[in-house]
Amino acid sequence: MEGWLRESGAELDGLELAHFPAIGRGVRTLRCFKQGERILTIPSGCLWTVEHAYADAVLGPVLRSAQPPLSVEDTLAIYILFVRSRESGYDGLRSHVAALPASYSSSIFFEDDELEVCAGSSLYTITRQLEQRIEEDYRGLVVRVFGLHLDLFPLNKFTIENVGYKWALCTVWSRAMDFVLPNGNPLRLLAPFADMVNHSPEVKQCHVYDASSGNLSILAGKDYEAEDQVFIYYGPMPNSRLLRLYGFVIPDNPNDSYDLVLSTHPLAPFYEQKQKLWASAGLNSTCTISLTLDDPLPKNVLRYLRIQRLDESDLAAIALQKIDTNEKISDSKEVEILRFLVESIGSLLDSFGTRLEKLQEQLAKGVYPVGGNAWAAAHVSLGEQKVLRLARKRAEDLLAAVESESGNDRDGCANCGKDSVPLMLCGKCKGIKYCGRTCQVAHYKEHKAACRATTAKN
Ligand SMILES: C[S@@+](CC[C@H](N)C(=O)[O-])C[C@H]1O[C@@H](n2cnc3c(N)ncnc32)[C@H](O)[C@@H]1O
Repeated sequence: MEGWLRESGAELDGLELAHFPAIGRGVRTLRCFKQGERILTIPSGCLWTVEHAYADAVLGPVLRSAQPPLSVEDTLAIYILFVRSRESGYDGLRSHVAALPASYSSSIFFEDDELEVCAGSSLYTITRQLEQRIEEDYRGLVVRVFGLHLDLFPLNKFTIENVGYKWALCTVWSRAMDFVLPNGNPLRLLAPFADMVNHSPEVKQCHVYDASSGNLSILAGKDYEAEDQVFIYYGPMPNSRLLRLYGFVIPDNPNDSYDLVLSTHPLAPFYEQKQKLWASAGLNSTCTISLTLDDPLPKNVLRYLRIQRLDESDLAAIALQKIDTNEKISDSKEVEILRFLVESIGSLLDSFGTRLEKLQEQLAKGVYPVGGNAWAAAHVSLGEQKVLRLARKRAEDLLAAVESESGNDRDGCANCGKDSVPLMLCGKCKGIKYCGRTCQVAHYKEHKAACRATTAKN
């Protein structure tokens, strides 16, 4: 592969492929490189792109005639499988295919018991959905492309398993680089040799595409000594995404997150008016909001739920610009929203197959072999549960603050409102009053989360 690349004008001097402990194959320097210095360049002609696949004399006409048109991902996957299947020609690209891993550890290749370790996580759900979608897509490709040109795509080589379609998709997911061209169009490409560089969060993006020459380069993301491993930055990804696309995780990943999906039924009251309000807030009627370790309960979650619960008089007040969904609409509505959040996040946490503490204990005891699939799945589950617990805590704190504000304003019993009798404070948090034991018990379910948060704070 390196011989073909050099003959084609690639600049790779000062680098070699090498094996590194724990991480596997990567790229090693043979001399020093200063931060910002160009480390390697792969010329346009050696890159895998949709444009090159379409320009191929044999494959191009088939790809162009596929209806509906193929996705970028499928085009690149078919291009790779096609080159792999050829017995002659395509020598350069075939040398790259020969250097690709024979198997991947993306979660779509996990055994059931390995995936079960992260049951309840978004990775679990997405992986199950992906497995189904990939099978459907493959069947679609057999009908739309492979089956129409069996001379080019013999089905014994264009399988789904066994270094087939799934393998080709994982090749694209784990090795493709994404750019935005000066005209705003996206570009996805695979660059032989440059795709052997591993990821480190310690360098920032240092792969660059020159739109005028069409060449791909990697710049040094830091100063390197001779014999150092070179790294690039794949992006700020949580472990669930890393494991799904790249087949590895970073323990205690600072980018861990949980994608919260919020949606509203189109038959909900005032749906169309609300849709406009969500749109003007940069949201959608169904939207996914990332809860992160730094911001476990983003403002947009509350904003979405405030809009969702607007009634006729609120909508009229919004039209007159008397209220704004950036702020709470009323104490009672905010309490309702925060209680809903505390409960729903609690249900999400309850749906995890193995609780955070148990996973931590299992990892400490070495129940899952380090670096294996189950170990990686355990880290995904840990990361998502940590984020969700922070989100629930934040919702509980906000709830306690709104309840104590409105409770202080209210003179009567928190449950029935009676104020003509002597009132007693909640024994635990002392933040709320009741006319008697019956009302306290009746109100406990509503008050539980705020009580816990206030007690913890005090
Ligand atoms: C673009 S390739 C890099 C080259 C790859 N190691 C190879 O031998 O072909 C991406 C793959 O490298 C591995 N990888 C990259 N960075 C890693 C890291 N920081 N820790 C563990 N594996 C990593 C993962 O298997 C990932 O899917």
